[in-house]
Amino acid sequence: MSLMRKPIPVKEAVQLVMDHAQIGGSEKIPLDQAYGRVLKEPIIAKHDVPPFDRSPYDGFAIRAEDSKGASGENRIHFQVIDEIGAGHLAKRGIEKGEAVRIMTGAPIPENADAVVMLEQTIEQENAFSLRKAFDAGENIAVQGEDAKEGEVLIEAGALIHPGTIALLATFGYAEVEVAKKPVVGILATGTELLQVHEELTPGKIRNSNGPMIAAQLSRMGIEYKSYGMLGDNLDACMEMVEKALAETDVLITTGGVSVGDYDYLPVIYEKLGAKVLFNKVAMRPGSVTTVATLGSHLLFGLSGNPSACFTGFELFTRPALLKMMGGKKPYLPRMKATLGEDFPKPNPFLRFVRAVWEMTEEGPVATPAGFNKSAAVSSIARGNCIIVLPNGTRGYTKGMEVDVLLLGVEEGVAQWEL
Ligand SMILES: Nc1nc2c(c(=O)[nH]1)N[C@H]1C(S)=C(S)[C@@H](COP(=O)(O)OP(=O)(O)OC[C@H]3O[C@@H](n4cnc5c(N)ncnc54)[C@H](O)[C@@H]3O)O[C@H]1N2
Ligand code: MOO
Ligand SMILES: [Mg+2]
Repeated sequence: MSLMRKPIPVKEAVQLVMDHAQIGGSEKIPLDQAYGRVLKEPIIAKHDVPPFDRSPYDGFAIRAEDSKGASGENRIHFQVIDEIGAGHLAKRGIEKGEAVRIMTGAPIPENADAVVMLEQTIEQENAFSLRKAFDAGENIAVQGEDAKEGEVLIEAGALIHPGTIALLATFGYAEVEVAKKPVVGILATGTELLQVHEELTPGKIRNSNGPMIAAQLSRMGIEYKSYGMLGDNLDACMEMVEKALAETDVLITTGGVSVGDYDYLPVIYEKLGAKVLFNKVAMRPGSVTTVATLGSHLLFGLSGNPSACFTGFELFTRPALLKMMGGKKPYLPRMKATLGEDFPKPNPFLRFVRAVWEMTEEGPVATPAGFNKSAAVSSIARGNCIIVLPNGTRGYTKGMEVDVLLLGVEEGVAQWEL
């Protein structure tokens, strides 16, 4: 196997992965499990919202024409014939000079066409007076003003967020048709790895990538199967990868993808007969990120270096999984920000810098989150975004405009310009 690898541009690598991310079928699930899933059917208004004219205030429903001529000097009096809270109907419609005491959300009684707020009245027993004339329709929440029956409100392919859940509930969707989620496995490789609860011993470090990837998946609402961690042993790793592939659609490994003596993933891909889409990307960190396919399976060989592993996931694994889940906006949202401090190191490759962005009076400012090498773990912990620095021969200085990818945002964008 040649040690020389040809780096491909990030954009091309993302496209290759996305071209191979196959969309699964759909399934019906209960509404209370639908958050974070992707709609397979559009939401079409099954009825008007609101379904009836209703009061937007606590007050009195009147006939506007009865309030004509009202003023401070000429208060007009109404007879209160009924009293309704939300959920109740008036016993009968109102006639001239009559009113119904009505609470927010209650249906407007027949013949009424305006609502007077309680604060606009002086009350007497079973009566009140007001000092201003009302227009027909004043303070009425009109049937269908929010949504009209038959209207397409949300397209298929949209992410289900809490607002979407509210709309689905409004129309009585106890179940909803969503795209299936891929089954994802995680396997950490490295003889140096200890479990989180283990004490450090010479030459060893704790497995931080496994738990990190698990949380990156959790943030996307994807459950995972953990295949634990294995030492750099070709046979053991091969066996575990085969087992994992039999049980998952997507397998994410970390470590062992570079050119080292104990980097066995390249050999494993070869032995499996997997098609390697790329094994070198013109980016830092994460240049060794390798993605392969085997049948409909996707194999993500993320780097062992924590920042590279993190970045490889956000750039390649995340959008591919979102596409597999039916998402139309699989990419991290992007914005412009001012660079908060110098980044003097020139980039032979496109560089992704873990950073913190915050809003200032001058607009968003993004500042690198400290030690930013591929092996860094502290800056991934501090960062809430990734600054994208195009490759070039010069470094970047404070105050320059840069592009930033936002992390942890519920819904992304449909396209990426990297
Ligand atoms: N001769 C070359 N050496 C290296 C190259 C290269 O092109 N030529 N690439 C370097 C780059 S860039 C990276 S990134 C790393 C990638 O290494 P691997 O993906 O093969 O990962 P490992 O060798 O297994 O480990 C690298 C590093 O990460 C630590 N690690 C591994 N797994 C974990 C984990 N689960 N949690 C925390 N840390 C982990 C491991 O101890 C190593 O320090 O290769 C460079 N070398
Ligand atoms: O793949 Mo390495 O992360 O470029 O640094
Ligand atoms: Mg290695």
